[in-house]
Amino acid sequence: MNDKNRIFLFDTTLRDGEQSPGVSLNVEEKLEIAQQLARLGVDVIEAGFPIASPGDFQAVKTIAQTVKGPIIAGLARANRADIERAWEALKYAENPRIHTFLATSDIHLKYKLQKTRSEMLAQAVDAVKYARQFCPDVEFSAEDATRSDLDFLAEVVAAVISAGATVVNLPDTVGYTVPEEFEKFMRTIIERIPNNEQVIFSVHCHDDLGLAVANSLSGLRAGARQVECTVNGIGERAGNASLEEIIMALYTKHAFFQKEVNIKYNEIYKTSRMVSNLTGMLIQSNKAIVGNNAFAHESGIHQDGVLKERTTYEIMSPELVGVHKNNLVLGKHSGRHAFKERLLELGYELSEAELQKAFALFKDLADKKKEISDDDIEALLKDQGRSVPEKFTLEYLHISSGTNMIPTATVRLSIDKMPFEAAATGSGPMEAACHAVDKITDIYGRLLEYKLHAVTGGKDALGEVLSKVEIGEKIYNGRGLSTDIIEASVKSYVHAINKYYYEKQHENGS
Ligand SMILES: CC(=O)SCCNC(=O)CCNC(=O)[C@H](O)C(C)(C)COP(=O)(O)OP(=O)(O)OC[C@H]1O[C@@H](n2cnc3c(N)ncnc32)[C@H](O)[C@@H]1OP(=O)(O)O
Ligand SMILES: CC(C)C(=O)C(=O)O
Repeated sequence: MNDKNRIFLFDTTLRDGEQSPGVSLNVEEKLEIAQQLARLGVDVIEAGFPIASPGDFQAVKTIAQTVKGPIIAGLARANRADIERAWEALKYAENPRIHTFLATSDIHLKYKLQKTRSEMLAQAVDAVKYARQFCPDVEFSAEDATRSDLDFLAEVVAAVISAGATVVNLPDTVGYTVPEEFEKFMRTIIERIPNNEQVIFSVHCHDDLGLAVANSLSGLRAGARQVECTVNGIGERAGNASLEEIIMALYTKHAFFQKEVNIKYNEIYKTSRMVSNLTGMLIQSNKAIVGNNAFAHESGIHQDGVLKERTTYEIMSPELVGVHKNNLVLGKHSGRHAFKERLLELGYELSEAELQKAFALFKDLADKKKEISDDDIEALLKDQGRSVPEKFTLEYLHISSGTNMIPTATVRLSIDKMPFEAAATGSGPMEAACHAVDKITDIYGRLLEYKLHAVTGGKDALGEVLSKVEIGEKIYNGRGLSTDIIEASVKSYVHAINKYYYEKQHENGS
């Protein structure tokens, strides 16, 4: 492989992706995603912004200690306290990287930083030099690069390289550029830097105009060798460039781009679902590569074409990205062998104990539902793999509700295997059930947001409920799954309560 054409994938799902409004991941969830990103084969995992909170510090540290293979990066503003905190968390990594940034545009300098250009330049150089005292790999990002004065930006880039930056990132922070313009911009800066091969140029594009992926690809054509992106394109405001779209554009249009990435393509779908599940950010059905409709054909002429020759209407094969084509029908009469076989095909290798548990859940579901699809199985596994231990488990739920009556819920939870029951009323069945849960747990949550969708098709579909529950000053994402939507809703509420409880136990060191 010609090394100049090797593209480094910098995944920032755990940092910029977590900046999506309403998303907050705990340490275990971040670690689970980081491990999956390592399996996918990304080159760099930006694990967080260590000075942002004790939780983010702990997440970066845990990932640095645990995840082997990719470079582990942490973000730091261009000041010594941020850099020291980042290093404290990153120093355990096999390959650590400090990522420091400072804005270069006049708008940011004047209004946000209230600094002159020369003060900015000196601060950037100082930050990079300071970071290099700790870490051999230092990335500098010129925030809002695309709205910066080109001559000044080139001066900053040259100065931070002389100060020791190994990677220089030129972000389109507010998603303002368009592909041709961005390609020219990147080319101009790269060409102005003497010995530009000594450093890796990087792009980081936001999706405010829906152009993040197109702009990132243009940046790569101009000579950038690192691309920063997130799974499902999540991130601040309209999000970042989507990792899976970039990967598949480079793969499908290889003859055009002639760039190489080192990725396990068949891990893409699983990674996408995991991130959606843990962040609570649903994937729109028509989302490229990973949406439910991405490989579905609805109209007769298309179906006819695909049946005769798949490539008439498919430019990628679903199997390549890990979307499995379902042939073997699993249902209530299926046994462990068929179930295990399907799990392996879906990329899940479970221990014997996990398999037993998953099989029991599968049989329960098969009693309620005629056919079990791959989506059902994935949903069951996600449900089983709840990221925190279950202190409270929903055992029984009875709702009485209707026109002209006060909705009432009776709930039984098991706490350490002991049953506890309570009844409560509310303005609706869900509120009544939540009040009953609160009475039992003595934890009082406020349901802020609530999304229901069918994970699988048909009248007996599995419903997935993703909820955001405010407890104290924090918001917890909950997830629940059932063929009964009220049960799924209450499960998601209990899941959020479990997360809160787990966090409190950890804070108290018990
Ligand atoms: C483009 C991006 O995505 S950048 C990353 C954005 N991500 C985040 O902000 C998430 C995490 N952030 C946080 O938790 C908090 O903002 C913290 C902990 C970093 C800082 O919190 P606070 O100290 O309370 O400051 P606050 O966020 O209100 O303001 C930011 C301060 O940093 C300064 N600042 C902003 N960017 C930089 C930078 N790159 N280098 C140095 N200082 C910076 C601002 O000028 C402001 O300084 P001031 O207090 O002297 O006016
Ligand atoms: C910190 C930088 C890379 C950033 O997130 C942005 O500019 O959008």
